[in-house]
Amino acid sequence: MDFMKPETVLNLANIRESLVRMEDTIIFNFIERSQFYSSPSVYEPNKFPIPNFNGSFLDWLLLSHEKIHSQVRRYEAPDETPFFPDHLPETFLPSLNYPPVLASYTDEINANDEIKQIYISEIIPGLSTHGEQPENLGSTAMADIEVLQSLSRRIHFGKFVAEAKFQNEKERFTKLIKEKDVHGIEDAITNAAVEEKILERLLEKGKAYGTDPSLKFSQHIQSKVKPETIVKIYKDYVIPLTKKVEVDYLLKRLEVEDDKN
Ligand SMILES: O=C(O)C(=O)C[C@]1(C(=O)O)C=C[C@@H](O)C=C1
Repeated sequence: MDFMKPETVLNLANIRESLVRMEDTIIFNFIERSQFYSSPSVYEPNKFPIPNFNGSFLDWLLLSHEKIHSQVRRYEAPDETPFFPDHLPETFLPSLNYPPVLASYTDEINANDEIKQIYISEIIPGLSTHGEQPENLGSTAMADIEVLQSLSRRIHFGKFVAEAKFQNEKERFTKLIKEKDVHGIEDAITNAAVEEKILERLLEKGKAYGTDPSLKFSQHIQSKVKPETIVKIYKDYVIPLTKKVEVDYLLKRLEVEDDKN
């Protein structure tokens, strides 16, 4: 998939291939985060006296990263979505001018607040031992940033899926969107067989990536993150949020005049 070549981006097979590859990144990021305790103080607003900042330690570290990444054009890429879009500096590098593949309102579809909130309240407890680890606050928040950015990229890929599906079945989606039929759109974008395959593959990947392959089966290998936990996170949050992004994107799809219509 090459964002400079729009024809490669809106191909559903290419998109799904990218989603499969992202599973590896996400699972390894989960494994990295699982080395540390849950450390609730990382997420508690104003727990530490950060100069000129109102919010949690994670928010401060994430925003600080996004400010730097914004200056190297990370958020010009159509597959990158910032958590703090209103607080980012412009880049001093020349603009990349990616050819548009998504509708012009794409930046308005941003599920990152919800992703961050679900990550803190639902996902971290499944990945880590409960408790504080004051000496690892920085490492913990760095691991969080990696997880959050990889989940955000995966979930916002729903925009490409949605645009590809819209292009493939324009008449069907135009009718559903005109009728604001959210359930109908959800049904139309759902492919139960693909979802089932993802969950099966995650179980296998979780078993393979989370264990030391040099150990023998008889040595009671324990996975670094339970494969069932990875499956549950995808089933309960990652896939539903991807679908939500798809639906939100499609609901606005007829508001734009664009030459693809
Ligand atoms: O591959 C698709 O068709 C998607 O819409 C993506 C996705 C997913 O999140 O992986 C979401 C909904 C479908 O039911 C299947 C898979």
